[in-house]
Amino acid sequence: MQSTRPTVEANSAEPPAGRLAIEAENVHVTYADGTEAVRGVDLTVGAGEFFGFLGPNGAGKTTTIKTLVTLLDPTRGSVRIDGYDTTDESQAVRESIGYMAQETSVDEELTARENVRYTCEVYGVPKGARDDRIAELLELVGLDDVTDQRAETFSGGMKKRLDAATVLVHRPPVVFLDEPTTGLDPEARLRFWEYLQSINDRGTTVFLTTQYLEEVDRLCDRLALLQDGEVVTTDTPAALKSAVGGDVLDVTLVDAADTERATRAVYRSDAFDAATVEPTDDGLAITAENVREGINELFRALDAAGVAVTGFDVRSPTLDDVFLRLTDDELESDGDDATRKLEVAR
Ligand SMILES: Nc1ncnc2c1ncn2[C@@H]1O[C@H](COP(=O)(O)OP(=O)(O)OP(=O)(O)O)[C@@H](O)[C@H]1O
Repeated sequence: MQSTRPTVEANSAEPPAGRLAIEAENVHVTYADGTEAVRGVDLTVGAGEFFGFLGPNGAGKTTTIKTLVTLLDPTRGSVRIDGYDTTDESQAVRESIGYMAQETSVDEELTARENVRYTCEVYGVPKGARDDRIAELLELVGLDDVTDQRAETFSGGMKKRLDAATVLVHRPPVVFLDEPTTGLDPEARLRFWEYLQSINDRGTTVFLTTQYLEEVDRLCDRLALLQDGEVVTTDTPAALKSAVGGDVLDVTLVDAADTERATRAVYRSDAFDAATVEPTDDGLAITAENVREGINELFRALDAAGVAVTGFDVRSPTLDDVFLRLTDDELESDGDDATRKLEVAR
């Protein structure tokens, strides 16, 4: 059996026609110690889009977002936000954006209302408009019943929502959020997603960096996947998932230590015309066209190899599969990993 790795075509999805909120061209950022954190990033995000910026730890997400919000100048390349150049027109850019950094900027000693009021003052929101603006934003993020409680009594999720309210006080058309849901429990994350959805529904462009594939799948119109400072692909979640091709068969093994032996058995068998096999926490994920038709043959092959199976499930590809595929392709160009992969495939 031949192993094929369908590649996901890079940069195939364009932003919707109309005004662009973010235009990054060939952006490079090299830190003073020589670290090339961002290496030629191109991004175009349309006004009103919800755009996900995904990548593993250290991929360069924070460095890129800091460049987009004028906190860092690109070493090479250019960025325009809402039509303004981040280097030459940085003040106009700052007035057009809200930026929520990874660390919350909430003042714990102040109440929710005082926090938002303080930010209104900083951004010069007219005095007469402040009360309405504060009430509107605290309602938007679901903190209207705790407006007069000090932030130190809030949960992590509530502090994040308060922080998110403060970045909107000047009604910016574009907001940047750097991993806003990291560390939140599932319920708090869900609440936060609702909030993000509602600010996007108001027409605000949202640029969200995250490590959570599910988050991107649920919220984003399009996403870019960043790896080692480079954009590996840009597309809609649906297009990326369908580009994986076929369905996924998850196989759970009695002993997870058998994964490599099982992978070899799958590749050697005639179960599928073409398949990719990825290790999972408790077994294998096999992706192939007509994956159901190969199940019997697969189990015979695993049995012959002495690999015991506890269960299986056929499902549609998720973004995790896309991510595994793309990062795997990347690994394959690396000498040691290419060797390891070949050994497994043999
Ligand atoms: N001030 C700095 N000086 C030198 N190198 C840096 C600096 N900040 C970040 N880096 C390096 O640049 C690379 C990209 O880091 P960055 O924080 O942008 O990635 P990230 O994708 O946001 O990661 P994380 O998800 O962990 O926040 C990493 O190798 C990091 O160690």
